[in-house]
Amino acid sequence: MAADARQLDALFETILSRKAGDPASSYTAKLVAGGTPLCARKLGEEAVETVVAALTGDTKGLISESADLLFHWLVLLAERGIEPAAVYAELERREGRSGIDEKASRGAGQ
Ligand SMILES: N=c1c2ncn([C@@H]3O[C@H](COP(=O)(O)OP(=O)(O)OP(=O)(O)O)[C@@H](O)[C@H]3O)c2ncn1[C@@H]1O[C@H](COP(=O)(O)O)[C@@H](O)[C@H]1O
Repeated sequence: MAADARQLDALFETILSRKAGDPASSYTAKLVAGGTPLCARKLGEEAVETVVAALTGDTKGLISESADLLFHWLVLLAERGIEPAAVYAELERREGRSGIDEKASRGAGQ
């Protein structure tokens, strides 16, 4: 399979197959054993590392940290029992609606 967006679904299936595994041999299982607090904290750390790579102009780092970010995002979804398809459906629901218009409809400021 070529490396494309389907990689996310394949990785999510791998994560589901590992989440109840041995935390000593599976990083996924180790994260899930730590519950939502650990999964969420690690996702936050990867988000910050992604932002730092972007702001320092580290293109290779931005790609690598983005992969870490997506992996940890999928682990958090798996830990919370949410399928990525639920997020895809939400994105589809928003398709074609500008964020500027959406914000204005909520009466939100800048
Ligand atoms: N895609 C990934 C993936 N991306 C990043 N990581 C791990 O995420 C961690 C990144 O966290 P940090 O940078 O904070 O590293 P760290 O400081 O060493 O981590 P901590 O000690 O703080 O936990 C590293 O240990 C990476 O190896 C991943 N670990 C696993 N996968 C995939 O998940 C599959 C299952 O992995 P296991 O559950 O370990 O079998 C693997 O085959 C891969 O396909």
